Amino acid sequence: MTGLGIAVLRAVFRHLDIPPQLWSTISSGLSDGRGHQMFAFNHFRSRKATRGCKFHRDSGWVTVLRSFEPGLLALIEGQLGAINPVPGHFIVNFGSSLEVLTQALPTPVRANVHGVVATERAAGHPDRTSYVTFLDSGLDGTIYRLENGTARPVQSVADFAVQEVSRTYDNDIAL
Ligand SMILES: O=C(O)CCC(=O)C(=O)O
Ligand SMILES: [Fe+2]
Repeated sequence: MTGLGIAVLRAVFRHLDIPPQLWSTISSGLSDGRGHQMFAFNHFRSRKATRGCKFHRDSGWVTVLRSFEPGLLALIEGQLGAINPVPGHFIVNFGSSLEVLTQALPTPVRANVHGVVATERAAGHPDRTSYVTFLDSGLDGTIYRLENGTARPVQSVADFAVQEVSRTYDNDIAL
């Protein structure tokens, strides 16, 4: 999953004509297999009277998700739609680091807003689960924006991470 996500990131950089000598700097090493790589399991407890997962953007570069049943919703071109898994396929989300980096380019990449609905279960049926690889910059890295062919530092990854968590959990109106 990590290799797939990094290959997707490199393909996006190539597609946007970002000079390869900038890739490692702008992604804080992730394009070369470094950065912050996190594998996580999600367990959506059907007995909890809450939505499965708040609407959010993943904060890094690329997320590779494996889910097995419906429940994921995403905002695509202003419309909320179901992203149902296709057997044998991963789901790929672009994150906020990619959105900030490409904001000033002719073809900006949007980080998609997504969330998971509450799931109800008949007695004895297992809860919804998914697993995911998050590919981010390390907390000691820098978030950049590309402007006129130059990588301009915007803020530290540590500050950016706090801001993105707050956007989801303290201020989801700002999503
Ligand atoms: O389980 C899912 O379908 C999505 C999970 C998700 O968005 C996440 O882990 O960031
Ligand atoms: Fe997510």
